[in-house]
Amino acid sequence: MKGQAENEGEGAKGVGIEELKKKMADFAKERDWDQFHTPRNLLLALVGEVGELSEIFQWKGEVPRGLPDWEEKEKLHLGEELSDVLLYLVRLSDICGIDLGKAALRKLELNAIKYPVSLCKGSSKKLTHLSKSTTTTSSSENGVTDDGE
Ligand SMILES: Nc1ccn([C@H]2C[C@H](O)[C@@H](COP(=O)(O)OP(=O)(O)OP(=O)(O)O)O2)c(=O)n1
Repeated sequence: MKGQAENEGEGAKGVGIEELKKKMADFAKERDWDQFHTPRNLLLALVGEVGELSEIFQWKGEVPRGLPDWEEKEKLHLGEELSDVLLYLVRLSDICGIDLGKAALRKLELNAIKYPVSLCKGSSKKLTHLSKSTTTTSSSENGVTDDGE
């Protein structure tokens, strides 16, 4: 999504998933686009936007946090592509009947169990590469699937 938006610069502190979900639902309804917002179509649109997001970073090498050397217009573009990904993700979840906020909170809890601070602090290694001898419970006991990245 490019160009000037009506509420640009207004700030949107505290915007939540429910609000985005409703706005996307209204956006689709007004245009009679519900017929196109099927799970598969939305997933493909989401992946396409992830591609557009990747293009922004392509060939730049690693960039410092906060992107201090980027021009404002580049950051604006980045915000647009991040938003496209978020909006399609929110819409896909809605259409699939998944409460994304609830699912994300549950996943955070699972992540914390899978990667206990005592085992992982200072290490970015995957679960499969961490010494299991120091864990007291297995991932399957925790309800965490080992195929998850
Ligand atoms: N059938 C559609 C088409 C668009 N959108 C919304 C969700 C995204 O936020 C944005 C995507 O629009 P574009 O497909 O035009 O993609 P871009 O904005 O990235 O434009 P471009 O691909 O030309 O860079 O619009 C939508 O909900 N449903």
